[in-house]
Amino acid sequence: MISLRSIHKSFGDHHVLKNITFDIKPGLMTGFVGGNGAGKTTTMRTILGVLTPDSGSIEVNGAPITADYRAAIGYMPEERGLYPKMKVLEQLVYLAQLHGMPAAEAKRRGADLLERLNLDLRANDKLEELSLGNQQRAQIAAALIHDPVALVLDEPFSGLDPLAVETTVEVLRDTADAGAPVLFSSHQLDLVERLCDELVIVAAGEVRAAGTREEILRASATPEWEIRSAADAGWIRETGVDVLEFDGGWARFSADSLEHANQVLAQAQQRGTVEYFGTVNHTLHDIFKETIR
Ligand SMILES: Nc1ncnc2c1ncn2[C@@H]1O[C@H](COP(=O)(O)OP(=O)(O)OP(=O)(O)O)[C@@H](O)[C@H]1O
Repeated sequence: MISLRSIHKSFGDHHVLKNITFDIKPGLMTGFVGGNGAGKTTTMRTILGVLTPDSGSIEVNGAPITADYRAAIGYMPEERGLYPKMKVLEQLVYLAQLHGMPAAEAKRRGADLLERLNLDLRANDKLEELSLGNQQRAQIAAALIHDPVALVLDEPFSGLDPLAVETTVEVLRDTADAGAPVLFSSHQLDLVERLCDELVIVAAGEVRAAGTREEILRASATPEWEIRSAADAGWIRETGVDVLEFDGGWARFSADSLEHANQVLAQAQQRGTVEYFGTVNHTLHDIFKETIR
């Protein structure tokens, strides 16, 4: 498990990471979501040691992260960074050899990864000759070529078509299933919600929510109700609950207890027929919008 503990980082007087704390658990895919400038890339760079935090620590299974562990992480940086003029398979083999993998094994593994990522037909093309989406697949193969102990991927799905997203996810899932912690950032909440086991939502350099989808929904749940009746709902404002929105016979309100909400229901029934009464179910999208506002 990779653990980030109270990471702070400033650039000049811009405090970019404020007490970032979360875990990337082995065997799970953790999605890292947040708006532009939230601090995702900066956080990932501190994990890799590209940036040194001003304070805080990064641990692997409870001990400070080592240079050897960092070198064995599969990292896909925001700025990418393969050689445009080198052939795809050739550079995968080269990268694997830099990690100490024998050439024959590197070739085998490279060819296998390219096949799985549907890029085998372009194995002998130069990177610059590939479309952007295919270059992206090559970058993913590069992050995986050395059989990494963990994956840290900055926006790995950007620019991929839906089929490529699916094949990439399968490959990443296999890496997680083999016991590696996997962290990837994304702006696409729907994708993250579908693919991830756990999520970390970051805004303005702070972790706003972390855990499984259900844990985040539970922790962020505010006790809200909706009521719809034939009569105008304006009177609800006099019942002591907090009316968040109302329109004609419909109202959404928060109350401090179920009993209090039921008193509103009872009064509504005295005033006429109640068409609907129930709790409001927030989606992850609602929470995401709230947290990045
Ligand atoms: N080297 C740097 N020098 C100064 N400011 C920086 C540097 N790197 C990042 N920042 C600032 O830190 C903040 C967080 O940037 P970061 O790239 O980590 O955000 P992000 O969540 O990855 O955003 P995006 O989704 O847009 O890529 C931004 O305000 C950015 O301008």
